[in-house]
Amino acid sequence: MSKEPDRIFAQPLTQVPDFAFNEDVVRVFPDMIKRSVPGYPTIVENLGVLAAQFARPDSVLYDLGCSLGAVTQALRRHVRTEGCKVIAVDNSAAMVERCREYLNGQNSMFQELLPVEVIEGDILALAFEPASVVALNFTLQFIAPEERLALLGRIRQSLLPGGALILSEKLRFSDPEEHGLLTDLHVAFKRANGYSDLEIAQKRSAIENVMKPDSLEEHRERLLAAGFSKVVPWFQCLNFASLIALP
Ligand SMILES: C[S@@+](CC[C@H](N)C(=O)[O-])C[C@H]1O[C@@H](n2cnc3c(N)ncnc32)[C@H](O)[C@@H]1O
Ligand SMILES: O=C(O)C(=O)C[C@]1(C(=O)O)C=C[C@@H](O)C=C1
Repeated sequence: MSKEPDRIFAQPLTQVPDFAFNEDVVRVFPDMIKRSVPGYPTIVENLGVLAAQFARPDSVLYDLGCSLGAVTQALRRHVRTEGCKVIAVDNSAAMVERCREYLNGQNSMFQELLPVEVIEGDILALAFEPASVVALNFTLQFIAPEERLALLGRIRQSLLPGGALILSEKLRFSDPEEHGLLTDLHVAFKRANGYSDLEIAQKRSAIENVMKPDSLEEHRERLLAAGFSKVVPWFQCLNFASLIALP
């Protein structure tokens, strides 16, 4: 994986453009996401461990909004279930191109990995195959809020008995004091990871129009409305959390 440091917002910009998963972001993405999302390496590795418990023979494991394929690689490190394949999907051409290169690298280093197909496409237009694991790792927050319920409904319909959706998201909090505290602590996390106040402020204005986090209660209610029977949070670090939703 690229080790190029994220300096995208280091210089003052006269106008901060909306955040996009373009070539510039792709080059620094492993560094950016690790320094921005508290708990990211723990979530990704354990997503593989969780997936191994839910994977069913002869089914698909989806990595939706796969970026550079970190989750796909974790699925392939941990899942040994007979007849499974991974389908990784992203609508950023730059991400998909680099993701394919990284997965070819994984193929050349390890044997007996699950087969993987990387699709450049919109997850809102995807025809889902019967699936036992669906990972949405920090992707739903970039989907238009009015599209989220229908997408989760389609995922629920594709899930086999015994399978699971694993949903990781940045959270907002309805209690203003809790929201303020965890937002301040997230800023402290970014500062501790070497981001300047300017970088933090410019990144915030770049993502505020494109990334709309929900609260834990909103996630739970929407998942139940989409037909999931049970929602179990398994990880939270500051204002970032991951949930297991059972069909
Ligand atoms: C924060 S990144 C996901 C990180 C990645 N899952 C990981 O764990 O490293 C969000 C990704 O979702 C993708 N994305 C956003 N909307 C999408 C859509 N409608 N269809 C497919 N991919 C989408 C973006 O291109 C981006 O790569
Ligand atoms: O909330 C932030 O400040 C973030 O940087 C979060 C976040 C994310 O949650 O996906 C946003 C965009 C980048 O992909 C990396 C991290």
